[in-house]
Amino acid sequence: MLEKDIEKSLYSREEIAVKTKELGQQITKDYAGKNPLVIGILKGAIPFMADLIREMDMQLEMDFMDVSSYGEALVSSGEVKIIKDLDTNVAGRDLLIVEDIIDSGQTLKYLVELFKYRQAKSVKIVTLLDKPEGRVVDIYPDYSGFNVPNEFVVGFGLDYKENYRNLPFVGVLKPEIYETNN
Ligand SMILES: O=P(O)(O)OC[C@H]1O[C@H](OP(=O)(O)OP(=O)(O)O)[C@H](O)[C@@H]1O
Ligand SMILES: Nc1nc2[nH]cnc2c(=O)[nH]1
Repeated sequence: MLEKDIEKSLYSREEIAVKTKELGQQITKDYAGKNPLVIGILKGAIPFMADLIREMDMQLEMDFMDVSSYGEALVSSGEVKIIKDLDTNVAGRDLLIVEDIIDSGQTLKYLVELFKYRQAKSVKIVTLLDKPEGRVVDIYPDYSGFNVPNEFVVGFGLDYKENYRNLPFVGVLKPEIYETNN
C-alpha cells in the first residue's frame, strides 16, 4: 500500500540489516569496558536505533531527545528547537547519538555543542544515512551506514509530512506525491 508511492528503492531491508549488524559490531569493539548513554533523536532514529542496540553487545543506557528544524518542510529552517530534552545528566558520560540521517548537519552540530557544554566525557555520532552534498556546517559522523544522493528520502524512520516512517526500506517518493500535497 505504501510502496505504490515509491519511485525507487535505495536501500533494502536486508541491506540495512547487514549494515546495522556491522555497525553494532564495530561499536561493541570501540566501547569495550564503557557504559555509553545511547541517545536517539526522535522521531526518525527509532527504527534504526531499535535494531542497532540489539547488535551492541555491552552494558548501555538509552535516552531520547526530540528536536526539530524541518516541521513539514523539505529543507531545514536552520533553527533547531528542543521539543523534548533528555532525562539523563550527561556530565562525565560517553554519549552515542543515533540519527536516521545527517543532511545539512545543523541538528547534530547543535546537539554536539550542547552536550559538550553539558560536560559529556565523549560525544560520538552514528547515523544510518549520510547526505554529504546537503551539508552547510562541518560535522562528520563517527559511524555511518550509507551515503545517500542529494534527494529527499523516506522510509525506515524518515518521513514526508509524518508518513512513510514505517516503510521497511529507504526510497524516493514519486514526484506527484509532493505535487498533490503542496
Ligand atoms: O542534518 P539536518 O539537515 O539537520 O537534518 C537531519 C535531521 O532531520 C530529521 O529530523 P526532523 O527535524 O525532520 O525530525 P523527525 O526525525 O521527527 O522527522 C532527521 O531525523 C535529523 O534529525
Ligand atoms: N525524510 C527526510 N527527512 C530529512 N531530514 C533531512 N534530510 C531528510 C531527507 O532526505 N528525508
